[in-house]
Amino acid sequence: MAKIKIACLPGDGIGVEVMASAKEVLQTLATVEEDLKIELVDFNWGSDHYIETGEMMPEHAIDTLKGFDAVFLGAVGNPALIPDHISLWGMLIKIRRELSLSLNIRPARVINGIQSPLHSPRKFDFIVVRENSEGEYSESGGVIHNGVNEIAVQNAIFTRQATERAMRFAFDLARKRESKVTSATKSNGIVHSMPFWDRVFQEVAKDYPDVKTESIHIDALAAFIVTKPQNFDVIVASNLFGDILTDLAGAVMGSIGIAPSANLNPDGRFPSMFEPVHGSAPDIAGQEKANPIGQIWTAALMLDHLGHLNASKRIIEAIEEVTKQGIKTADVGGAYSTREVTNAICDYLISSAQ
Ligand SMILES: NC(=O)c1ccc[n+]([C@@H]2O[C@H](COP(=O)([O-])OP(=O)(O)OC[C@H]3O[C@@H](n4cnc5c(N)ncnc54)[C@H](O)[C@@H]3O)[C@@H](O)[C@H]2O)c1
Ligand SMILES: O=C(O)C[C@@H](O)C(=O)O
Ligand SMILES: [K+]
Ligand SMILES: [Mn+2]
Repeated sequence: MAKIKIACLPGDGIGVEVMASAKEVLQTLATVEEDLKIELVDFNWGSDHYIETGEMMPEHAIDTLKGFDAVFLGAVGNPALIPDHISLWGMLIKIRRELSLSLNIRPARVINGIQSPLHSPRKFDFIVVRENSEGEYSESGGVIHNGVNEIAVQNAIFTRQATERAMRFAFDLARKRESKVTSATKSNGIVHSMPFWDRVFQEVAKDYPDVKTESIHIDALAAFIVTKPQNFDVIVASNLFGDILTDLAGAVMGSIGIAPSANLNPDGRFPSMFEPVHGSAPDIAGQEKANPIGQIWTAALMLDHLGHLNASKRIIEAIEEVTKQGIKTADVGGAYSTREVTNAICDYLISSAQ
């Protein structure tokens, strides 16, 4: 197979640390997987770049990224110095929008060796399909007047195109899995967009009579993720609902530090972007405490997307082997550093190949 070219954007905080880990894993894997050839190119964009230049990324950043097979991102945000909406909209969300990454795919399942905080979890394995281009995340609105008269307006945008696209993706995915799609709604409280969401869901479902469906209000769904995560297969959600559900799903797995995600460009016109669910975690940055598994599992999603299924499986196997051995960071009950977990995963990739 041809060499794959990956743009690496470590970003801020622990993004830099877990990116270093995942790059090592990818480079190690390339030494043991014969047909895996990877070129990793770093771009040090993010909050430091903003402080120097007033921009999160240089002017031609998006054009530069278009020349790669995939974008691999750590995390963005330095809230002590830059308001979060500036850093996120200047980089993460800008990339999502300008590369038309309209689907965000976020799996959650039991990982061998990682204890869920649930008391006696049944084996669960579900995927959240998060609409990634519109919904509650919208630039439509504004703030007017001052003082007691101040008004903030934030419009949610739901287009038929993007809503249907997320739902069809969810149904197609469910057909390859357990054939069930759950729609995250809130049509009891949100009177325009969510009844529309429900209507589109019912229409799309007609094209998939073999797939079981259910609609659950987001508040109840959040509770069910805790009480019976094993009931779910594919969950389709709007941008904000999907965002919240996937931190919850990460927590139910054991830590948001292990949750991966794939931001997909559905028509393949632009590269897709891969980043863990978690953020830059300023509370633990620079302390060797970050769990690198979210970023490393994300690398596996990226390889899978690029057609390297075997290499992808090897990463997952290495993660589960190392966690089973108890080599884990503190967030999942271990006493090991970012570096030690990374080394153990790389060592396993080498020794299992011999
Ligand atoms: N995709 C992204 O780039 C992204 C995602 C979420 C938040 N953010 C940004 O990150 C910054 C911090 O946000 P936040 O605190 O709300 O969320 P966060 O995900 O960074 O951290 C939440 C909590 O989880 C812990 N945590 C996160 N990742 C971990 C890991 N790999 N290992 C161990 N513990 C981990 C943190 O220490 C923290 O206690 C903000 O600037 C925010 O906007 C960026
Ligand atoms: O989409 C966001 O709000 C940023 C971050 O929280 C994420 O989940 O990627
Ligand atoms: K992230
Ligand atoms: Mn989030």
